[in-house]
Amino acid sequence: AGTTSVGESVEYEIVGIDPGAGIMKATSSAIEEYGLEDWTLVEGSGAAMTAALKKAYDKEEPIIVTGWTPHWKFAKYDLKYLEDPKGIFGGEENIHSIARLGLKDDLPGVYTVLNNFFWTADDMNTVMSDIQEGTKPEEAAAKWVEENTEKVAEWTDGAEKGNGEEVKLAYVAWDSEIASTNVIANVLKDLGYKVSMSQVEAGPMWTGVADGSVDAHIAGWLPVTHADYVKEFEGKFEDLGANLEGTKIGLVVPSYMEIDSIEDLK
Ligand SMILES: C[SH](C)CC(=O)O
Repeated sequence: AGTTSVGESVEYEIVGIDPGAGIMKATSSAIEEYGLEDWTLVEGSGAAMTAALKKAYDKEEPIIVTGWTPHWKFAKYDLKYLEDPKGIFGGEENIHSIARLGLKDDLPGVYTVLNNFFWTADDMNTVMSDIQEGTKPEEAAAKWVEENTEKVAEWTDGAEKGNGEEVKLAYVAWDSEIASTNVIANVLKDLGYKVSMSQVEAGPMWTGVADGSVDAHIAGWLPVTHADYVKEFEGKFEDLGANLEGTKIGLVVPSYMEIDSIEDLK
């Protein structure tokens, strides 16, 4: 029998995540733009994607996943992004902090912390890796905050302390945002606020900030990945700018696979 094509080797499936993620829309347009009509994008979740990646990687089997940086998978496995000559997945991006209108007047201390919040991929990876190795997210966050008092002091500089006021954060269960949202929740709790974190899909996360039922999220992958949400909710949120710089999204495969470009999937 002849050699199996990469498509046959993965049953023409790309393992995706939750349907509202921008990377899913980007992957659907990549399937179209690169003429991959035989291929299907499998919807699921961040956790299901990393479970499928582990299963294939441990048996050195082929797999193609929707991937992003920062993420612990690059420290754990030898992976590579498939080249994207048509630039469908965009270039280097940032993660923005997004606040509801009126937050600055209602909870100035919370607004100050969110406005000052800025950390690096290394910081996020430290928390993400601890969580991936079994530490509870709130414990991994507390540990990072204790070990990074100087950086946290920059965030809380000038911030009014809380007196038990409720703060509602929303996030999507992407490993990156589980890490960041638990860290910010820890910092705000230490400052005296009562913080609730709701885990939702990307659509409801942006909707919550726009309709004011959520105070903020720190998961705005911009300018390209969440461009549709920015357009949909134009004028109904305040973009506090980047809290992390140098992100990337794309199709990711184990380095043991011979393919190097999305073009090779044809
Ligand atoms: C999955 S990335 C963390 C963000 C996105 O694709 O919406």
